[in-house]
Amino acid sequence: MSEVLNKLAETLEARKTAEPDSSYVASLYAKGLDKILEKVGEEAFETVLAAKNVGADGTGREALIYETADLWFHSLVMLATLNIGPDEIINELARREGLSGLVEKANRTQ
Ligand SMILES: N=c1c2ncn([C@@H]3O[C@H](COP(=O)(O)OP(=O)(O)OP(=O)(O)O)[C@@H](O)[C@H]3O)c2ncn1[C@@H]1O[C@H](COP(=O)(O)O)[C@@H](O)[C@H]1O
Repeated sequence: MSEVLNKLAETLEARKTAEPDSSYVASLYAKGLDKILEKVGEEAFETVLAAKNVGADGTGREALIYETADLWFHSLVMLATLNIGPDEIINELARREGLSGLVEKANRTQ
């Protein structure tokens, strides 16, 4: 999972020097942090709505997965703007799980 997040984070870093009209992420950076935070809020709201609409028979699961991906993506853009990478969030989650050693070992073998 963190491989996908790290690859996406690399792309988000690369977009920092791209022309705003050449990419969605570059256009978000150009609009600034407030616009990015607005998008995170919007995506969080859409995710909550989608979760409320998941039925007992599993209908709506796909919509929830799609909205959660949008939320994670925009959260990564927010973090990138503030020069925080997904590895820092993963390390914090690992620390809470008592798995810090595992992450360090994985990082050493990369
Ligand atoms: N993972 C994503 C990703 N997820 C969601 N989105 C975009 O996020 C937007 C969310 O949809 P909305 O309807 O809320 O937004 P919108 O109507 O387009 O924008 P607003 O006018 O509402 O601000 C859509 O434009 C999606 O295309 C993404 N855009 C890019 N990526 C990845 O980011 C990387 C860089 O992308 P580019 O900047 O496009 O090169 C690539 O690896 C992409 O795969």
